[in-house]
Amino acid sequence: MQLDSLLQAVRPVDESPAPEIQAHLDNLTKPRGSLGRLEELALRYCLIRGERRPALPAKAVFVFAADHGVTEEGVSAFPREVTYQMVRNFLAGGAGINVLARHVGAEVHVVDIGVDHDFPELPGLIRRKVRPGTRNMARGPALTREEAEAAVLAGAELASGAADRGIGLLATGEMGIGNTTPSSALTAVFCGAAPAEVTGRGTGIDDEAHRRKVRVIERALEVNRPDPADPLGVLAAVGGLEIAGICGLVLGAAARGVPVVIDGFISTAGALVAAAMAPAAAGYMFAAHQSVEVGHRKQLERLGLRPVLDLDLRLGEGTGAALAMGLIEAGLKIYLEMATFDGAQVSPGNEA
Ligand SMILES: O=C(O)c1ccc[n+]([C@@H]2O[C@H](COP(=O)([O-])O)[C@@H](O)[C@H]2O)c1
Ligand SMILES: Cc1cc2nc[nH]c2cc1C
Repeated sequence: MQLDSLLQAVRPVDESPAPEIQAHLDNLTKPRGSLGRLEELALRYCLIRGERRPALPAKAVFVFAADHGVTEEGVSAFPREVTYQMVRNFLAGGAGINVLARHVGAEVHVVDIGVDHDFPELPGLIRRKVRPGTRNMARGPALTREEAEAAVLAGAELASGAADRGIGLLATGEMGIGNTTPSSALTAVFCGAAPAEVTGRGTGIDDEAHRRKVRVIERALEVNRPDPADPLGVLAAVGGLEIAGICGLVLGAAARGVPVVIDGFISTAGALVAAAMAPAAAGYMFAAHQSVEVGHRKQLERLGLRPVLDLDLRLGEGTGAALAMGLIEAGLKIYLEMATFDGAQVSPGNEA
């Protein structure tokens, strides 16, 4: 697959069936609109799938893991080894995402797209390493354009493979010590914000580390001078491999007409890059939740998305996305299974 053809395959969602789907929602045995955003989730799901009576979807979360050269600047509360240690935890089924994915009946796929660790072949691990972590973006480009593109295409291929297997709802997740730093840099570029406005505390850094993190991002932007009109160039300069993989998963999902649930701050940074490359991709996204990470709000505004949940989450991994998948499915069950006024012989009201 080539990036150009991938981007061209992302077509705007056809909104024309909306009145018919809305009419059915309004005919269900409830005051009009009383299931609130569950109704909106069902409507969006049907429009994205291009189906008036879609089947309940098989669901899959892709957790992209990668390391970051910028961790040598002291921007995270945790050491870099936690990235590969958490990959093992995902594969053993013991992480937050494993628990919440089981809770909603979603598959979890763990992708090594750039972890600085040599994994043997392990059951459940998808090995798509582009390189063992990025270079330090405060000193030069984090990735070459070729590396960034390879990671985007890997993500898109995973989405396409999932679509081929009949997955009807995808979600993004990630693991990467240091990855809130490139995510803030990308947010500054694509939202036209100052680094200080969109840089938060990630895993939980103190005030001094936070000041350092803001300066590191400012330096990375000065050194690399990324141009928002060249999204692949921005991704290469100040991005990350898991962020690129997520960007690709989103583009691949959109190209195949599969809705994709975007998790927290890092996933939304990947979604921002995807929408910069192919604006119509935003129509295929659900924003799972409002992350605690400052800067997430600006990202969602930019994408025109309203989060499904607001639970003070800041874990990542796809945890918020898994929970939101359950609600999207609940909305769809309402749409598919609830009785209509006619069918259940319930008198409709004369609502304004
Ligand atoms: O999902 C979020 O909004 C989120 C917010 C803050 C931190 N995280 C997770 O924490 C890690 C990055 O934090 P940091 O401080 O190392 O940049 C990475 O593994 C993310 O999955 C995730
Ligand atoms: C323990 C731990 C688990 C995580 N999961 C996603 N990001 C993480 C960061 C840390 C530090």
